Amino acid sequence: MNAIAFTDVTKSYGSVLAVDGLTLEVPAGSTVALLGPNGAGKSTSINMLLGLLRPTSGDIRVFGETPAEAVRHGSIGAMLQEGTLIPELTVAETVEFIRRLYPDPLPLEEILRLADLTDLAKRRADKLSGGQTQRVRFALAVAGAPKLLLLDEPTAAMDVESRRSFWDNMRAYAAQGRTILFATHYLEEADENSDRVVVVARGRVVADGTAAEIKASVAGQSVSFRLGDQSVSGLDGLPGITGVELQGGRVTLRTADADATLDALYRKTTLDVRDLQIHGADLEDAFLALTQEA
Ligand SMILES: Nc1ncnc2c1ncn2[C@@H]1O[C@H](COP(=O)(O)OP(=O)(O)OP(=O)(O)O)[C@@H](O)[C@H]1O
Repeated sequence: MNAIAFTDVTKSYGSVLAVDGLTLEVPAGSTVALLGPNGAGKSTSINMLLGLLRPTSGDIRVFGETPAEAVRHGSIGAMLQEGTLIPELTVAETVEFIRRLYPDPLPLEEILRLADLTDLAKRRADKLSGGQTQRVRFALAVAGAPKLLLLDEPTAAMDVESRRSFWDNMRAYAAQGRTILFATHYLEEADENSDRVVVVARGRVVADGTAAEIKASVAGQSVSFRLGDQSVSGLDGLPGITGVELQGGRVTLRTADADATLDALYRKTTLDVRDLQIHGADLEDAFLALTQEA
């Protein structure tokens, strides 16, 4: 069963095409990162899944239902980029207020534990730090025990320590067979916390797979070295080369075949190559290559 199915979905805001022919299926039980630069269409896609925005064309299903039906049945929980709390209520009162709106919510104690809020249960909402407020917003998103949890850049206001515990909590929730879709521009978060990364740019999917597959899809490696005051001309003719950069006396050759490039570099040129380093492509290289091509 698919938790999410977008079929050829577009969304325009006037002349801005925010989502451009998005087709995406997410099987129930998986954790998917929607990774993309600013303006890629991530929030628009999440807001359409929640029924807050209507697609201009195409179809969206959540567990086979329309988004509005899925929301009505309590199937979706969401943590969006904005959302304020009621200042006078304590954390426990806030969570209790929201959980009562759902047909089959989690027990209050479990929600507080899942969001690391047990010790803050009696604290008023207006006395919370930014990171603590985010934890309450996570608690509200899981309160109804939703089968699908949508998180739109959930760690944007968090420090390193809060981020780590946030993702631990998210994984604990996912481990109970739930489906999670989260939007992020942090490559590391996508890599570490999802089973699948969908890279979007300008409203389209430009790559889809595990983080390892996405890294492998981008031309392999780079070879870099220092080159005194010699010229770099001709290096782009070496075998395997996909790009040549020169920065601060250091040359970086991007290559699809580092062995062939190195062999030719030593045998076919008379360059005085020093301090040679070889790097594998990382997710950041892949992300930049994919989103710039789009
Ligand atoms: N209400 C709106 N009216 C007009 N244009 C909009 C509106 N909301 C979003 N857009 C535009 O649609 C495109 C996609 O925006 P969206 O917020 O979905 O991207 P995003 O991937 O979530 O970006 P970010 O990472 O910055 O949150 C952008 O070009 C944005 O400027």
